[in-house]
Amino acid sequence: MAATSSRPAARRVPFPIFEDESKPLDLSTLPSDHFLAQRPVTPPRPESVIDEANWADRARPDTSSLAAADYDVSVATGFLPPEEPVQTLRGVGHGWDEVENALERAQEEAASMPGGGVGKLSEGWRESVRRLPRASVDVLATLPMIRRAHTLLAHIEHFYMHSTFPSQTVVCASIAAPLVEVSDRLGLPPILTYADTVLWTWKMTDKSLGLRADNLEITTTFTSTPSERAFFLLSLFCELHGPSILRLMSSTLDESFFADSIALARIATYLNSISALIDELTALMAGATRGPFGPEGRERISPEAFYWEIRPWFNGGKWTFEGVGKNGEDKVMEWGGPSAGQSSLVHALDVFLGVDHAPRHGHAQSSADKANGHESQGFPNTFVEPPSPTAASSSKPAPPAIVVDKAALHKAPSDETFMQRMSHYMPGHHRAFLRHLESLHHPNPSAPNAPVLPSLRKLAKRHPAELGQAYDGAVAAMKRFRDQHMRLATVFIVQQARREPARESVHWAEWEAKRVKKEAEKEERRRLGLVEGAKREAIAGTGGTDLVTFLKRCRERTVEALLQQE
Ligand code: HEM
Repeated sequence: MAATSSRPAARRVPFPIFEDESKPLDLSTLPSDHFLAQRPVTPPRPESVIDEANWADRARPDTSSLAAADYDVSVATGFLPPEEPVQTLRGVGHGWDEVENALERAQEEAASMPGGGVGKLSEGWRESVRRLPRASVDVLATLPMIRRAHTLLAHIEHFYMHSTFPSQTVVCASIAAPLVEVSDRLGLPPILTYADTVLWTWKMTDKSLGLRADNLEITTTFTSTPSERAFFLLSLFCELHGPSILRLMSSTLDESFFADSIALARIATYLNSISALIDELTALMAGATRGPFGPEGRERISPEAFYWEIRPWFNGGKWTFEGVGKNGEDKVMEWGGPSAGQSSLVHALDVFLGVDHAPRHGHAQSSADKANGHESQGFPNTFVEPPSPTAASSSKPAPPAIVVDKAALHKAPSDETFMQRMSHYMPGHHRAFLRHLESLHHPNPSAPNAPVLPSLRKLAKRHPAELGQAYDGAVAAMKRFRDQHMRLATVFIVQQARREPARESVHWAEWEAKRVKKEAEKEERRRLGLVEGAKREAIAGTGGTDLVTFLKRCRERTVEALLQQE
């Protein structure tokens, strides 16, 4: 029954809702000044863009501090771009055709080798990469083209670095220079990210059918295998839930301004719908854990192939980027490889529900600090490493200084700050979106008299009868999501790490050496009469985390958000 009251008309914010989501969004039907119709835009830098109807317009009355912001989040496509990504820079000239050719050759070599090709690409291919003409970033006229450039260069970078075993350590100038330049424009690090492997790497099989799970293909991969495509499709299918989730989040924020009985009832309904959508993500992951998943069960990721043949291509590392320093010096940076931990969708849900991954104590920043914009931008403070004392005191000329990117040195990561660090691997707009989402619940320094929106968790605490169950229901759905995600990580990583790789894999010799060493140690302990303990080696995640401890911690933090502790 429709509720009636003297309540003011709902503050409807400029958040277009498309009636029929199954139809593709026809941009030509939108008014020319509509924020979606304006894409693709040509922002030379992310900050310079756009009059998108931004989150602030929707969620708080005062938007003065955010008037120029564009979070690149669409109600039609969520964190996916509103149009099919640019698939190739062939035809652009200025060096890009050669770069596309280099990627294609690497893919052909890798596909022709048993074991996915890691560590086995030819020196001829590497030499051809080093000789590539420097592709010009200035000729890339649109944002989607700049994104393609990042995806393209980051794939070649990883092909190049892992083309030998052990991996290369120097990203050659022909790749490093344009990659650092496009990364800078996108607010991304110069490494393969979730955006390159999922958000910007799909196409529609039939354009007339629009964006839906049974109509999507992954276009750029390392191994050209169905397993690799299925691995990325799994995340892409999750992202397809983004628009519905974001719309419900937006409506919830609208209603929480009123917080009257109608608003609370609506919020409870929205939260129930969000729970159901999170459960759909969980169901997708459950399918992939068991085997076939996706439309008509067409997709399947082979755990062995994923772990030994596909995943090694993703590894990041501490690499020297040739000639990218201010004065053309080399620069050392360390970055982790791509992970769905970089998905803004999951972070947005955490922020919205008040799941707090921040360190509980110690030196890290408070979330209030972050919300007030006191957080570092996450982009590199660099310093020049002085020549070593021996070199300085000797009569020989000092070697050229190397710029070390200190902020990017992500070694020995603390799992407590992983979620924060992952945000640095998101496109700049999405990172800004998440910051803004957090900041809604803190005073806006540039508009001190503007009302501050209560966080959803606070609201639920204040109105337990109306919201308690629905709020806890959504948090419990996030916990189920993380339970299932842990199973996925167990099947695809933990179990595989304990199994022997194929003999033709470059990993076999290392694995065998480790096994022999462990046997010898075991034997020695037995000889000394020491009791055999159940000692298990910690297994690292793609981002270098001790993954089981880390994933458990994320789940614990989720449970902590429940109002009624389980
Ligand atoms: C076979 C599929 C998957 C595997 C093997 C996997 C594995 C992992 C691993 C090892 C981590 C630890 C962080 C790291 O070192 O990267 C992680 C984190 C994470 N993954 Fe996945 N993942 C998979 C699919 C997904 C999907 C489909 C999503 C949803 C979009 C997802 C979301 C996350 C999130 C949000 C984190 C951060 C930790 C958390 O929030 O609980 N993963 N994943």
